[in-house]
Amino acid sequence: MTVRVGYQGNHGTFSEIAVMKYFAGRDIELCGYRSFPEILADCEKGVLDYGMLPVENTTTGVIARTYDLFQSHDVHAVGETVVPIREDLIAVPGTKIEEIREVYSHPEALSQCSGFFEAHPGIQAIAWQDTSAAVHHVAECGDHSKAALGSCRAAEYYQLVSLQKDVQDSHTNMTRFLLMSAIHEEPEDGTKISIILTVNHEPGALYHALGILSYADINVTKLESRPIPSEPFHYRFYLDFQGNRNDPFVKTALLKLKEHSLDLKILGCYRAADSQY
Ligand SMILES: O=C(O)C(=O)C[C@]1(C(=O)O)C=C[C@@H](O)C=C1
Repeated sequence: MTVRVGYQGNHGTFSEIAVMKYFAGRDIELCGYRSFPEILADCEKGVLDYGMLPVENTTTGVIARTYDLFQSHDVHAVGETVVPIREDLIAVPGTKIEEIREVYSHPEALSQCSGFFEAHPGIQAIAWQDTSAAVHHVAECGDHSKAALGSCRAAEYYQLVSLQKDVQDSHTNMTRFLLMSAIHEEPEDGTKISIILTVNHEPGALYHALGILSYADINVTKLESRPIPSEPFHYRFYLDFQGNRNDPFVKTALLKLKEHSLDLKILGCYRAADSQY
């Protein structure tokens, strides 16, 4: 059966590469979107079976826009994939680096390449909808003063050339994506759990919550705090930890966390991705 998977952008975005990596060998319909809320809304309506959303990058950290949406949408984390992000400097054939004045890309991609802009102070970084749309824009302008940062797949699709490969600051630059669905499917052999936790605003509340996980010998792999807009300077916490939801220690720890917290949303239990570069 063909599954419909939503992701940001169009042909050649890193999000599309994430979908193709996760569903390799399966029959899928690729559905490009302009924004993350539209993807999650279509998951909730059943228009999409899944949505693939970036959650963090190894160079620039959390992609907060997505995490915040997981709190307000009725969706579950059902899978994970990690994609090496290799940013090419893409331009019209014949362009020389000295001619470039403007480089277009997604804001995340631009910040992953800050060293390039420091080394080329005469080049302006311009934020664009997504990396592939930036490459498309450069192709449409057909102008040697413009280039884009994006994947080699996007360069090929729009028949442009890569003037420089691996422009990103870190040579182990990777983005982690979560596969979201309105349907709560959970693999028997899940190895990782994502939750959103709100604790009382009192001394030791977070310490106590983390103590519950520590007591159950659970390895926390990520902890992120995000502001609660309706309660200035109060925060909720996003946690990932290793484990399977059917493990009795994990079950007990989750029950205790629920008792101890103001709010606990279990995003899902899924198979952890291989994060080798
Ligand atoms: O513009 C793209 O290519 C995207 O898929 C978006 C996005 C992001 O939102 O972080 C995904 C991965 C890369 O880190 C850069 C950009």
